[in-house]
Amino acid sequence: MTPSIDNLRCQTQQTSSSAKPIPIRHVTEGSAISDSVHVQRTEELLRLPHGKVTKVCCIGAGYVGGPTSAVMANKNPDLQVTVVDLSIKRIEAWKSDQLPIYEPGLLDAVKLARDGDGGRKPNLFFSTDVDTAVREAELILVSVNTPTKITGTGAGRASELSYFESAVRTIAEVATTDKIIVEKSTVPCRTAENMREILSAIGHPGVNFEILSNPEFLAEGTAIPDLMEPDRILIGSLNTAAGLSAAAALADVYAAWVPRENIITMNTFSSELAKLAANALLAQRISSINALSAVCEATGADIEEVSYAVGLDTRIGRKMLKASVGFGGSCFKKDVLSLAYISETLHLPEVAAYWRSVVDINEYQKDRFTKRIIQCLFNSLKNKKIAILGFAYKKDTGDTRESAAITVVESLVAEDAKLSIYDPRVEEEQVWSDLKQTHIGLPKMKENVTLCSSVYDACADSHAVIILTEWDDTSSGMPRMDWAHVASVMRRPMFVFDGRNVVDKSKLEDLGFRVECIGKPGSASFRERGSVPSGRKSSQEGSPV
Ligand SMILES: NC(=O)c1ccc[n+]([C@@H]2O[C@H](COP(=O)([O-])OP(=O)(O)OC[C@H]3O[C@@H](n4cnc5c(N)ncnc54)[C@H](O)[C@@H]3O)[C@@H](O)[C@H]2O)c1
Ligand SMILES: O=c1ccn([C@@H]2O[C@H](COP(=O)(O)OP(=O)(O)O[C@H]3O[C@H](CO)[C@@H](O)[C@H](O)[C@H]3O)[C@@H](O)[C@H]2O)c(=O)[nH]1
Repeated sequence: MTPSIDNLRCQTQQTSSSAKPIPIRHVTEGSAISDSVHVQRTEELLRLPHGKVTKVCCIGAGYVGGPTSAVMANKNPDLQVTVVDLSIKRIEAWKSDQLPIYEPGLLDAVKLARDGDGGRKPNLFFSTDVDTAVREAELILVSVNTPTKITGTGAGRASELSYFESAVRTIAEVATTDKIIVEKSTVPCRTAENMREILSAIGHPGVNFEILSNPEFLAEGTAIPDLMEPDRILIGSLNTAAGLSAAAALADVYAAWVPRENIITMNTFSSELAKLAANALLAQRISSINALSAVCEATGADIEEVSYAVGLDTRIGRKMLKASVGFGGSCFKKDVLSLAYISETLHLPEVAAYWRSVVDINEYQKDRFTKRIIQCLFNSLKNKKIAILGFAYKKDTGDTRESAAITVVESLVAEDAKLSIYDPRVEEEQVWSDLKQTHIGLPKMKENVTLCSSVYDACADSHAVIILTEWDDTSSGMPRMDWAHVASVMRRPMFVFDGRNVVDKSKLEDLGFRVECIGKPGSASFRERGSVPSGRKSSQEGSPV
């Protein structure tokens, strides 16, 4: 029988000790297999309704686990939240004021809950003792990494679920009381079903586990506002009394700060797939605008104007339509490829090809940008000094995972260019670690790359400046830089390749720069306009522009 919404509300009320039912905006029937398996246990579980959660354990102290737990603890002063990780270094950093990740507003959020304030008791803890935290918690958020597999079946496409499975096995092995396990990590559709099988095979007899899908939608750089005011909280559960009861318990935790109407529930598989779908659609928008940027460059149209015009259509909207050197980050490529791989395994090759093309266009965009640089610099980069401004995959984060900068740097060093990299947030160690993993290898990278602590040092004596991250929060942020000073220290002709469309092109052209932006006509007509200043050859000569 397909349960009606009212039926489900009723079940939720009966089985949850929380007073208020969770509003159910959309509920569909779970898979026949999972429901029938669960139905056999429903009666037993009905006697063990999930009450109010008092202790939460978050496995994985990364970009999701840390900020999510901090906000959850902040907003629920009576809840004890313990974040655990296998990495001692990471946990020690979370206990200090030098947090392991940079995120605006994060330190304040962590400190308030971790250290307490006035009458407020500390309720956020960080530990490497995974077993104890798991054993004590009623609700466990699994926020471990699920990167793309690098070897074996599905390498380069499928999600690597070993960290996730290992966390679930730990829970099964150490739990002696019932647990609600929450998939916070992004996982392929039907992962909950597989984990259920592991739990029932190795869990202690009499211990009940309920698995919920509760994907995270925060974006780095805006994690705190995203968590404070999420567009929606999505909870996937089985359509059983126990499943809905667990969903209600989790919803109660979020309801401390998220309006109930923004907390939606649905079946587990829909929720798992919705996360992949959201990232695929967001990435698809960027690839669409980037594909159009190539058309703009070939025709003289301006991508910013095109983006603005189409974005005014309320059906399209203006967000995620900024043309760039290509999207980066740990999620988009991984999740789109995961969706493509799932489609492939479901014998849907056309669907798989469609989603793969989103990633293909992204690779094409990075390649196109690099080729344009080489071409503009007269097809030879050998020993030319080039400034790279920005190494993070976006502003307001020190994260470099899948950053377009890594690909661009690799291609330029392959041409024997000498690069000076500046990024205000990325640690030096991280840059070398990323460059080490390229085909070029570390020795050659060390020979050709210098890391600079100031934007002006990076630009000194360079033939070209390449903007790869849209930093704008500091006085040295790219749009606010003193470009006249930069002009005074660069070689002639001076090139700026703006991979983020952040500079004022005409202002820079007035200063004598040749500017190449994404999806805009370049300064190719410069010579016709006769405005190339007969500048100096190096920083050592002449007066500032
Ligand atoms: N980064 C984001 O902005 C973002 C946003 C939404 C969703 N996600 C998803 O959330 C998940 C986590 O992403 P992240 O960026 O926080 O990853 P991360 O690599 O920053 O953090 C994961 C942490 O989990 C720890 N870990 C791994 N296995 C463990 C285990 N068995 N026990 C204890 N700790 C373990 C690792 O040591 C690491 O510190 C991924 O599935 C990702 O796709 C990420
Ligand atoms: O119009 C745009 C918007 C973004 N980007 C680039 O796209 C990448 C991703 O940006 P963004 O989505 O802002 O950051 P992420 O932190 O990767 O967040 C995405 O991935 C997360 C992990 O799954 C999801 O939770 C978020 O909802 C989703 O936005 C970055 O390189 C951006 O520079 C563009 O090129 N143009």
